[in-house]
Amino acid sequence: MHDSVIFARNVTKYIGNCLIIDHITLKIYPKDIYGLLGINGAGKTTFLRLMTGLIAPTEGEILIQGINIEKNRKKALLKMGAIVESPVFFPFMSGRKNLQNLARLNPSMSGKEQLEKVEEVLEIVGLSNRGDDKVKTYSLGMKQRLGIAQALLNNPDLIILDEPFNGLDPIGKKELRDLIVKLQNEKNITFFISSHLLDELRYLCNKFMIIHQGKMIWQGDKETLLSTTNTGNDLEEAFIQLIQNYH
Ligand SMILES: Nc1ncnc2c1ncn2[C@@H]1O[C@H](COP(=O)(O)OP(=O)(O)OP(=O)(O)O)[C@@H](O)[C@H]1O
Repeated sequence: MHDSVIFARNVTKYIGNCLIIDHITLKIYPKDIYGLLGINGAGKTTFLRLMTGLIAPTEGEILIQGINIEKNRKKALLKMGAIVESPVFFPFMSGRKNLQNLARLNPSMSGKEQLEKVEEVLEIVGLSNRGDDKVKTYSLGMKQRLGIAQALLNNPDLIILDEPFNGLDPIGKKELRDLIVKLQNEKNITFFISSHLLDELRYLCNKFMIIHQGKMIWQGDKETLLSTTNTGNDLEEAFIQLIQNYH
């Protein structure tokens, strides 16, 4: 029996001679909205690429719902949706048509089921009424939500998002936050989300890991993060303190 959605054990990644991820161990449990925090260049994207099987660890192992991602990649990724590299949609095609093409790649659904699934995910992400518009007319926030719609096509248990709030205006950020909370509540989806901006994650995540120079320097729940650093309710200050004290 596995109880964690992600179990990364002692994960290390060298690129050439550079140590980019240094022996990180992490467990993420069902329905966590887990925040991965770190300043620019800390190693967030590399860590998420490891978790999604885009690159292989030099050392250590990664289990997704108990399945080793290196040994059984296809099965491990079956119930994972991820936006680590920007989702690629055909800009001159409508959002609906883009999703229909992607849904066709799922052979376990009939043609009718695929079309129904597309309508369901468009509705969930609030794009039903713009579904027939070309993707090139979408705002960045709409493109992000279309990316999440794509991730939802396979009924994932886990969604991994790399800096999903980058470039969004305050309304787009709020819509994305609300969507993530809705998916966690209503579909029991676990999230692993990176950001270098604490403000974006503070009301969203129940747990955090902070990485710095490829090392895990803190992990735990939000309340403990605030109490250990004695910063009142100031998560930003807690984050800065932990990084400064590390040196
Ligand atoms: N393919 C690569 N070859 C060499 N160095 C790399 C490669 N990919 C990443 N790095 C280095 O690894 C470190 C971590 O990069 P990464 O992109 O994972 O950080 P990040 O926390 O996502 O940063 P940002 O917030 O700026 O996106 C950086 O110093 C980067 O230059």
